[in-house]
Amino acid sequence: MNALRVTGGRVLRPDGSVTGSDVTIDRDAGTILAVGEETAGDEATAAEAVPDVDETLDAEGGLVVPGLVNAHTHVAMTLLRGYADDKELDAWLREDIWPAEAELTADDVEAGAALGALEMIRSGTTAFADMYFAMDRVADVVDRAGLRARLGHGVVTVGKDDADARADVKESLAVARDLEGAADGRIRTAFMPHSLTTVGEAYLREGVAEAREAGVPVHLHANETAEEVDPIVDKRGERPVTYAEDLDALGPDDFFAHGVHVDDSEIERLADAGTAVVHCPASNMKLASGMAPVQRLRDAGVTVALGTDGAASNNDLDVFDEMRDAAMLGKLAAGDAAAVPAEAVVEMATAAGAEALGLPGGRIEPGAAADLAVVDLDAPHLTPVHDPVSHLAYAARGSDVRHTVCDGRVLMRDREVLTLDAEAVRERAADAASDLVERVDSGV
Ligand SMILES: N[C@@H](CCSC[C@H]1O[C@@H](n2cnc3c(=O)[nH]cnc32)[C@H](O)[C@@H]1O)C(=O)O
Ligand SMILES: [Zn+2]
Repeated sequence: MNALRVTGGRVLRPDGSVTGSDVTIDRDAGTILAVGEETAGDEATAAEAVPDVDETLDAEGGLVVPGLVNAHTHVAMTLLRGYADDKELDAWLREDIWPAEAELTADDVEAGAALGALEMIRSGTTAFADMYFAMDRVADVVDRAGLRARLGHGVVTVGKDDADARADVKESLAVARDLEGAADGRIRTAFMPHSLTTVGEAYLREGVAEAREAGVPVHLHANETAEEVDPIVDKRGERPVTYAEDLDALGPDDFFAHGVHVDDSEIERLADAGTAVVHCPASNMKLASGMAPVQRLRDAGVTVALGTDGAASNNDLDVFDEMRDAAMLGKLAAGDAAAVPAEAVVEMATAAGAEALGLPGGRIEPGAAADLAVVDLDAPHLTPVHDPVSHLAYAARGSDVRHTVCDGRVLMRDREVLTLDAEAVRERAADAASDLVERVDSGV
């Protein structure tokens, strides 16, 4: 037995309570053995299971929380952070982002993904879903960084001829098959058509059918803007969620990003199907896409997770910001200060995120995956501590994270990331971004 113990902290339990307990981890299995005296097995097994601790993490004055889950991002877009701001989705994609992405190389994607991984580890995120291209490079980064992820190649067919469109669908399915189970099982995959309007119907139908055959879920952007919903309603006489259902893309393992413009019947369909929605409040505000009905979705029984979306529409990958934004915007959208309370956003960022992605983690309890973060609570902006859950939702930031653990491995200890060379990663990404902008500018 190779054990790690997180000592002296307070622990956020799955029921929302906070107890002063040590957390003991089986590093070989990557699971939590015990929380205080509580174990998954019987007493005897517990006593045998926990005797020698090989490594400790000091959590004194801290709160041990499940590793946060960023359930929708385009991680390599860190290279485009601050590249184009203050525009609505369609213009932003077509005028700025897609032309820049046309110049992105696989090396760039790797550099941007490493920067994103560094940022996520530093802010306590242990799992994420990524839709992008050059996904083998993103997978390499996930493997090295020690994170967990659900990865997919994003398909766009608008503006492409049939051969290119088919090749893009094929690529997404190939990535889903090839990367499934990579990084010692920490990588899972999905078929990821970009959206219901940027991928043609025939390609969607074929791709989803093959994804079903391969047993991988579907992830796409849905109901993000009114401009995206209207043409679907005009052309098909049905709303996007119904269209998705018709495409067989509304399954219990599937998860949709955004869900801003959903009506009551769509909310009901999502709930009945068990399809999760990834709420991306910062991106929705920044691109002025609208306000997702988060409280209504949750009341209907829809699993709602949180995502940052790409760093070009956020502009960071800090899930703490997303918790706060989700609570604030959820209240504003509902016209009710009691809507989307602190416990709800903490659950969305942890257990609901893991559930939406179909990945382990999201709960600190014996038997669960050892994915956790230790948040320092002794900073001035976190004093006094009347309620740690309130602080997580409203006052803490990613930079308050002191240690990050994923799959039983310490990824960050005392704010030092152990799996990546922070300075090298940062420099390489900055260089890649400036070279990229030069290529884009000289092409115009
Ligand atoms: N294979 C595709 C790549 C699609 S990846 C997923 C895409 O989603 C884009 N994206 C980023 N943020 C958003 C958003 O908020 N809504 C919709 N698309 C986004 C991102 O720029 C990227 O082009 C191609 O060849 O173009
Ligand atoms: Zn997105």
